[in-house]
Amino acid sequence: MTSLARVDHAYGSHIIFEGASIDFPDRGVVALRGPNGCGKTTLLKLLGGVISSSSKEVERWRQDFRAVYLDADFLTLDYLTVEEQLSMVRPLTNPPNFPKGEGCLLAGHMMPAKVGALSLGQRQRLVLSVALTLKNVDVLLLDEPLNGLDQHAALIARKSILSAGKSRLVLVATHEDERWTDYELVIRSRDALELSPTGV
Ligand SMILES: Nc1ncnc2c1ncn2[C@@H]1O[C@H](COP(=O)(O)OP(=O)(O)OP(=O)(O)O)[C@@H](O)[C@H]1O
Repeated sequence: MTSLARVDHAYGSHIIFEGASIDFPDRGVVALRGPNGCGKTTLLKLLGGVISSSSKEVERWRQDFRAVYLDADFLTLDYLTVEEQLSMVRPLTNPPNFPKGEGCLLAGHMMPAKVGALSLGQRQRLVLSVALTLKNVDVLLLDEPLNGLDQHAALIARKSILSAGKSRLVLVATHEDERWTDYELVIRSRDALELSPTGV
């Protein structure tokens, strides 16, 4: 278990976190939950260094763990085809790099399409395919990764995320009702985040 002793963040006078302490398991998938506007995306972006933190603890944590924040725009270049995009990032990923077909996030027919022409769900599938096989990453920070996925793709995505969580920590901001992750981290207030195992 790793802990972050103090997280603070405000947008101007709007305080999002103030002296919040957070426990993380060393690996596994953690659903980050809480109502709209409580700070889920903000927390993921602070941990991923997308927004800078005034909190020394967060900066220290970032030096100890290689963390990557991902949303639907992660590493996507709209003018490339999916195939070109995947070739570009292949050296950054572990084999088997990008399996395609039944039971996989990528479908063969997506390969020649321009990234910019993908639907939200197809784009999420591309982003997840890359994200979940990235080399040398300790913590994956996924912002609503199942957003836009149909039921079948969502099942595949959950399975793939759980499998990635066997060797690293994966934090998933989500509003899904169903419990499918290893843990839940609930943002109760600006200074109270609660980690618990889901038991599933
Ligand atoms: N760049 C910004 N500038 C000012 N305020 C911001 C900024 N980004 C977010 N906020 C505000 O901070 C609060 C937390 O936003 P955040 O996006 O982290 O919430 P969230 O829990 O992810 O919400 P949701 O469930 O709706 O996705 C919100 O009130 C939001 O309006």
